[in-house]
Amino acid sequence: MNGTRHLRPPQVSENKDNVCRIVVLGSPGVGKTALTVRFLTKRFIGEYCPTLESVYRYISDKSDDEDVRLDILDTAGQVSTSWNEGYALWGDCFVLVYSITEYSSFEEVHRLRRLLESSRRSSSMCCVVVGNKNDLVYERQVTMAQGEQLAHEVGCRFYEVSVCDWLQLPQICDIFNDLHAIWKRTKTLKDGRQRKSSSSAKFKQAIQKVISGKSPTTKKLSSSNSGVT
Ligand SMILES: Nc1nc2c(ncn2[C@@H]2O[C@H](COP(=O)(O)OP(=O)(O)OP(=O)(O)O)[C@@H](O)[C@H]2O)c(=O)[nH]1
Repeated sequence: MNGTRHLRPPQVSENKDNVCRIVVLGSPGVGKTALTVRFLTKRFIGEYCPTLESVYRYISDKSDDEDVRLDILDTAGQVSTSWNEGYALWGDCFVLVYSITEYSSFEEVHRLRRLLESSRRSSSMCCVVVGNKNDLVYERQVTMAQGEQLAHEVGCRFYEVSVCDWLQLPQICDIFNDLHAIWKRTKTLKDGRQRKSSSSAKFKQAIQKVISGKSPTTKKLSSSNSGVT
């Protein structure tokens, strides 16, 4: 996806229906801002001020086959000690980031997943697990197999990346694009089910009216029938 990046806060009044909201969560310093900025601007900027909280709007180019609109919320690192239920309720999808050089950040992903589940009162949600900083192989504390196992337990996709490695940019874009694709699929299914259930409810109501003889259609039908006989 060769999208244009719009680093501006989303307009609250805009129709949310076609915007996928992604929340990036993880311990302080695991690279949440670096990951978000890499996807949005394709650049890696070495140092960032510790994030308080920022929302970025991404809109794909019009020339793209698919219109992709994302609101990405880059959270502050200390989220699980001061958990904000709003993150869980605001987001459609979640990126759970840890650093492969910090085992405690890996454990934090478990905690965050549990917090998300209890806030959303559901164990099924659209998320991915991302192990970052895989350029720092000599400082590795979390193996790739452990990351894969965690993602398997959580029931989501797993990515191990280095945000600072330019060559891994396609994988970083995949993280957000895959989430958007899963969200879109789920939404289409949900919308379809809603349409189906509302049309089947209408059908049942119509049948009920026909049976009880209250329907104008019934009257019309019976009057035309009587004309024939
Ligand atoms: N070696 C290496 N350093 C990285 C990588 N990604 C991010 N960093 C560095 O890790 C540090 C923290 O990155 P941030 O993006 O600020 O981390 P954060 O999770 O947003 O931090 P908070 O905003 O404090 O929660 C910075 O010095 C980055 O340059 C990576 O893939 N490899």
